[in-house]
Amino acid sequence: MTTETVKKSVLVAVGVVENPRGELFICRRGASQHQAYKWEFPGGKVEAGETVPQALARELAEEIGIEVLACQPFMRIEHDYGDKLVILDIRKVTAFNGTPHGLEGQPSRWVPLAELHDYEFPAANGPIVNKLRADAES
Ligand SMILES: Nc1nc2c([nH]c(=O)n2[C@@H]2O[C@H](COP(=O)(O)OP(=O)(O)OP(=O)(O)O)[C@@H](O)[C@H]2O)c(=O)[nH]1
Ligand SMILES: [Mg+2]
Repeated sequence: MTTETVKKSVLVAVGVVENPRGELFICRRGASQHQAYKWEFPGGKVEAGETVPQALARELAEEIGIEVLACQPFMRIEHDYGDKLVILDIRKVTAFNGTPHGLEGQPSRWVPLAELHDYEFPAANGPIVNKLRADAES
């Protein structure tokens, strides 16, 4: 018999939304949420029967009021928070309708790429910020 337990993993659809000035839209997580008060890219858990793009479109409509018209895979990150194993499937939103704003009362803002490091993100997000910067330099 094994005493090992299999930790439940959560698949999360995350959207990188950029404006024509090259700024990125970020939100601050609420007091009652996992990783409370950290800044994040909007998104949420993929529900049963949903594809990642479907979940992304639903979450971005619910959280920031935009209609995602097109997205492309950006990167996938697995991160173990100890209490929770998350798999972030990050997509770049390449076309959308509407003006992003925090629909759930969460603080939100457009931030230039060079200023992203001034914001505290969940530990899983390090590689996202690094890749965005690397892509911008290449
Ligand atoms: N949306 C989002 N979630 C992230 C990011 N980075 C990161 O580690 N996560 C983690 O992904 C998990 C799920 O995201 P979520 O809490 O937004 O899920 P949700 O919108 O369905 O929320 P809910 O549980 O409040 O209904 C959380 O444990 C969160 O800490 C990020 O940049 N954006
Ligand atoms: Mg969410």
